Amino acid sequence: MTPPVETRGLTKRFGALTAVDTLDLTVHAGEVYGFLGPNGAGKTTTLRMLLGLIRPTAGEVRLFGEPPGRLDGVGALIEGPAFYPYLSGRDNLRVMARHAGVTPDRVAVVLEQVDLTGRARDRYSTYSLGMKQRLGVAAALLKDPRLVILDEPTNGLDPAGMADMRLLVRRLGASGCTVLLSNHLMTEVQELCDRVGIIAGGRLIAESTVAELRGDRTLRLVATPLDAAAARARTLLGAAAVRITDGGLDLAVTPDRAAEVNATLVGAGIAVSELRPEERSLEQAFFALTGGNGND
Ligand SMILES: Nc1ncnc2c1ncn2[C@@H]1O[C@H](COP(=O)(O)OP(=O)(O)OP(=O)(O)O)[C@@H](O)[C@H]1O
Repeated sequence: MTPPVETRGLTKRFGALTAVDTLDLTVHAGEVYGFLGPNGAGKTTTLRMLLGLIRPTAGEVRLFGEPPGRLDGVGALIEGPAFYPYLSGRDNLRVMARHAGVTPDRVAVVLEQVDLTGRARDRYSTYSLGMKQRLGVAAALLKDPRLVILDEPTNGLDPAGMADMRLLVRRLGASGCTVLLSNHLMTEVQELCDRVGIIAGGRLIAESTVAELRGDRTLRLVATPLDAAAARARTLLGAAAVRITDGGLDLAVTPDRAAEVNATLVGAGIAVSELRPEERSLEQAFFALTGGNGND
């Protein structure tokens, strides 16, 4: 099946700066794909090339096998759309529907999809930032797209606004729509996305499922004295598997070794106050991949 998004060798240079560097991305049908990277990593530039808003210096983009700009089946929220502040949300969408050649009955459908039916008659200028963002998504959905591209949809939102946007993205994904969203917040991506592409300095450094990136579960240990515990753990598990962080030890071994670790330390007169399985966060995975060149 032709993937909704595929880029090969995608590159964009601005003068001497290579903003996007030979990027090979693949987004599969029906997935919520997170495009993750710190500010300035090249996310927006990539999304703009996907949409045909700017031309690549080299490489190519295919959306459902076609060059960008040829398809009706793609909706996007990138650099917030221009709405009329004095018009209601609904009237703004009506104007857009007319321009897009979409039947007016789509307006009520998309308002419902983004949970704005109750506020549809209110002026755009009275909307919260979260509502404005959701109206932007509604505009992207007018043409009933198969692929939705959202650039930092939760950026600047308060926790409630973020939660609403997450719900909306999840619902889109559940409805079978393919969603590609960019974000610099790893916790957001971790919660929302099936797969992620991690970009840093314009280069794709990993593309995988969130579960694969996070890897196997590990062990977290708190013990006194910590140095002695670290020394014993290194002897037992190997030096590379033991890391001292935040007043405890991260042990890069599977949780089935907990009893053995506990017995060894207690046998050496070390007081173990905490020993539990831990999942690596996407953030830890990201730092491991980028060598600490990470999130802001
Ligand atoms: N039109 C342009 N002219 C020159 N440089 C640009 C242009 N657009 C982007 N850049 C540069 O390209 C790099 C990547 O920018 P981009 O906006 O794609 O990053 P980003 O990952 O989306 O970051 P952010 O989350 O801050 O938007 C940055 O160094 C940026 O300054």
